[in-house]
Amino acid sequence: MSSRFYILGAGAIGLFHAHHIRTFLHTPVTLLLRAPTLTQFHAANNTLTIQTSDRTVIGTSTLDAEEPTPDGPPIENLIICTKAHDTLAALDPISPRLSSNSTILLLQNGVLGVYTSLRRSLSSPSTGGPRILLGITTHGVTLTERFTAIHAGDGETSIGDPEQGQVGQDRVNTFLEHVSRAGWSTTLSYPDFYQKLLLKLVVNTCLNPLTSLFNTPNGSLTTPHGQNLIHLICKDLSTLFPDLGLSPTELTSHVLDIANRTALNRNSMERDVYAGRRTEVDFLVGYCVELAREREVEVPILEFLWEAVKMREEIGMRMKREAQKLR
Ligand SMILES: NC(=O)C1=CN([C@@H]2O[C@H](COP(=O)(O)OP(=O)(O)OC[C@H]3O[C@@H](n4cnc5c(N)ncnc54)[C@H](OP(=O)(O)O)[C@@H]3O)[C@@H](O)[C@H]2O)C=CC1
Ligand SMILES: CC(C)(CO)C(=O)C(=O)O
Repeated sequence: MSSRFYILGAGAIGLFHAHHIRTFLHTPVTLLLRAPTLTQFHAANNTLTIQTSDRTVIGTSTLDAEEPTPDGPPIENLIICTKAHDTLAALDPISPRLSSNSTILLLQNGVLGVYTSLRRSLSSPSTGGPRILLGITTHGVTLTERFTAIHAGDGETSIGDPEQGQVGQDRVNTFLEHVSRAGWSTTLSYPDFYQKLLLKLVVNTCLNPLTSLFNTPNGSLTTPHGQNLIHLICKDLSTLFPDLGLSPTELTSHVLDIANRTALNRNSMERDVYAGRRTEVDFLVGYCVELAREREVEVPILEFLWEAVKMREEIGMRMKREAQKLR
């Protein structure tokens, strides 16, 4: 196996994890950057910096970088850290470089929805396609300058293998063994990892949409009305995911615990809505609604929530366009 890791989506999470790989594995890392970003990276001497919240430098890494194009060496180890809705378009130009020797790790919110759409568009492992791993990260990272990331909240990165036992397992095991040296957790069985993934989906499906609609940080949802709203959403989620074995009240307590622990945090969906950007709602609430339709389960609160956030997103994008016209 080639030891080079490619990172597609070199924003806050991509840079942070690229730095981990370079620092702990000492293997070559290539950032796949679109033309304007590649020029900026060259101007920064191909160097990224990770800092603490008080701007103390934790470390720097100097990395290779290239444009994502169809020509180039085969890509064996790929980590995708774009926003969920950008994945397919970002992957398209490099897809000829993927093969049955490739392992792709999705390190994004909404990975279950991304995984479903990638599996529809890529060949399966048994017909010469890449293997796909799913990742969860609870680190909090923001960008101050384009290649300076602030590690604002310590967390962990864990990986699950939804295709365990399929063609290419030796190669996937080598990938997992490599990234475990960066301190990422790779030992959970897929059923345990899936449980963790669903709980994260529940948290993101409650907190991110509600804070986006009300323009507040996570902690403001712990009031009685906030708790009632979370409970209503958790009733649908508990019906949709009976395998979690948690009642709506238990799910609500879990969500409130995270809301308390991240009280001051303005999550990415809330920030995206107010910056007039597209959000990841289709891969969080939308994923749940589409799964419910497939399973013929009624989830009226989730249906409402999806539409409400799409409407809020539309308003944010329109306001941004109008503000740009006035400039
Ligand atoms: N930040 C955080 O603390 C956390 C984030 N996450 C999740 O991680 C994922 C990434 O988040 P984050 O790093 O914050 O997002 P960012 O917006 O900072 O980074 C996304 C990057 O993707 C790049 N990109 C988009 N389209 C393409 C393309 N076609 N080709 C190449 N690159 C492309 C963008 O590059 P360009 O600069 O050129 O536009 C951008 O730098 C999301 O799913 C998010 O929800 C999860 C937990 C915490
Ligand atoms: C847990 C939570 C909701 C913390 O804000 C998060 O994952 C996010 O910001 O997207």
